[in-house]
Amino acid sequence: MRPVGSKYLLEEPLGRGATGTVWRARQRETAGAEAAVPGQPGETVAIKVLKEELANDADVVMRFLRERSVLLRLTHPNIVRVRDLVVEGDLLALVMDLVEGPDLHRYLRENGPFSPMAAALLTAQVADALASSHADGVVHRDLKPANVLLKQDGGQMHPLLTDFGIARLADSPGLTRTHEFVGTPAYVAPEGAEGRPQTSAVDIYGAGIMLYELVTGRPPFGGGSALEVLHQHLSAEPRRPSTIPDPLWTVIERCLRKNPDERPSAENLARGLRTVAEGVGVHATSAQIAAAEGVAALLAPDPAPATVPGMAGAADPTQVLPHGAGSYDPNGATSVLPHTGTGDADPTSVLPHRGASDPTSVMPPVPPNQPPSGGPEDPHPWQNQLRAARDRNEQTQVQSYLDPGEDPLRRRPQRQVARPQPQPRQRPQQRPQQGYPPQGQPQQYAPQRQPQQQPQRYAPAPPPPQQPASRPPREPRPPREPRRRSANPMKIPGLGCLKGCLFTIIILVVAGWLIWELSPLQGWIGTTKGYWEQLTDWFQTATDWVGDLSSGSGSGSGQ
Ligand SMILES: Nc1ncnc2c1ncn2[C@@H]1O[C@H](COP(=O)(O)OP(=O)(O)OP(=O)(O)O)[C@@H](O)[C@H]1O
Repeated sequence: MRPVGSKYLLEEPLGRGATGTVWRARQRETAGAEAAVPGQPGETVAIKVLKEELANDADVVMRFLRERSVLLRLTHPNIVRVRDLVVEGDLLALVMDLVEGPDLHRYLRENGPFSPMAAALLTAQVADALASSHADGVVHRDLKPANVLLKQDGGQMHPLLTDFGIARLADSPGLTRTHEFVGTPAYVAPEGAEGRPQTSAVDIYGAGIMLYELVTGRPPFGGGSALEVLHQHLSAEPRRPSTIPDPLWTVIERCLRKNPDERPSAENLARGLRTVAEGVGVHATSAQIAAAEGVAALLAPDPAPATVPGMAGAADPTQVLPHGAGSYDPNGATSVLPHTGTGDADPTSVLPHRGASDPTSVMPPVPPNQPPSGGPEDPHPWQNQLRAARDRNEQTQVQSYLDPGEDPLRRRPQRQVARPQPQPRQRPQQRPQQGYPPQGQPQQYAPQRQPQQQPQRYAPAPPPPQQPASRPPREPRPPREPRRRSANPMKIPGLGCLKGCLFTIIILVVAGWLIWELSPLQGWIGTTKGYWEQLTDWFQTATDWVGDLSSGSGSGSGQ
């Protein structure tokens, strides 16, 4: 086990994201007054150890310390609580509550799309969390299913939003100056893709994309490359699948407006989604159905959206993106297209299509000391990033164990530990499909005819479908039996046999005595002698007989 600060011990990696690795950890001792939650020794927590690139960036460290109070004070039933922040040498770590359960991305992949009602209720809780953080002036900026953890709560799913502030930490000029993109293209709002000033409305856009994905199984904008996905955010209208009922589509469409001022506030989004959920249920009254159909009236925008610090007016109009998509903003790591220096060149010319990339993949940061590619023959930084993102995602999906060589803590020789063993997981129960036909089938929206919606049930996720990409953990050696001490240390030949013979003689003598004393044997023989006396007699007779024999044979031979 590896220590983090003096208070925590890392036990087992839970997964790895673009910004760091999350570990299951144990509290060694109660944290100091600077922690939001002091915790108890022995308590289990989750610790996100930020990547070296982040920890080595002075700007990130400064921001980490500056935002300490913001992260620690964010408390809401639908937000993963940050308990402590650790800065130790070149290690930055966030200590969080441990959530036992999969993230929404994984849950969706393993269980398929949600019913409209379940998706609306789940997203309403995420919107509650956003409303609370926006009221506190904190914008998430990286809302996506992978950042929603599903906690089992009495057999029901309880969504918890995590990674608040991480996008902002990663948003360092030191990291972004190397033409990189830190973020998740599938969930980036148009203003983010363009590097324009961002507000809390980017989270509403992310919530809209997520809601779409929950009911259809995939985000609305895909493409052969991340750049293509970003361009769709800027110019394409989302296509409405026939499985999405009218009121829910109204909400999604409003969240996905290109103009951030037309998106609802988080609070209104939560209210609107609950109204929709009631209206699409089988037992919906006509009043509830009517309320759901009029949901548009509830989706008023936020009159004073929270702004992302450092974003206002950050766009540099001289750095124009392909197709006039926007400007390169070195401060907008999660939402910045690379400055290609190609003016209005075709985006496909700077990012050749190499098969289908995963639009949900995350662009990992490029180490700041890596020289930017310059030559025309060099692969564009995006190609490397896409490849790395795919590798990273594969590893995260299978919850692989870290290659020790990639572990940032591995550099410290005193922190080497035994490799942890994987925890067996139970298979999930099949989630009932709720009222709506399977995805992809045409369907009329008729809420009255829907079967009763059951609350979403959550069961632990099944084991990962494939072996970890990295080296599998070795089977532990069975403990050796302690060596037996030999009873014959000098190895005298036959000693063991002699012991056996002696033991047998003793047994026979004792058994004979018992028979002599307890059985009517004496009466049958006709003697009143004791056992030992009789034994001595027999012994004497036998000795005499042997003596006679030997003397007889001796005299015989002498004749
Ligand atoms: N508090 C927590 N409790 C339990 N597991 C967690 C916790 N936080 C994160 N995880 C798990 O750790 C894994 C990695 O999390 P992380 O946030 O680093 O990944 P990500 O969201 O995919 O990446 P990114 O850093 O790009 O947002 C995920 O599988 C997630 O389920």
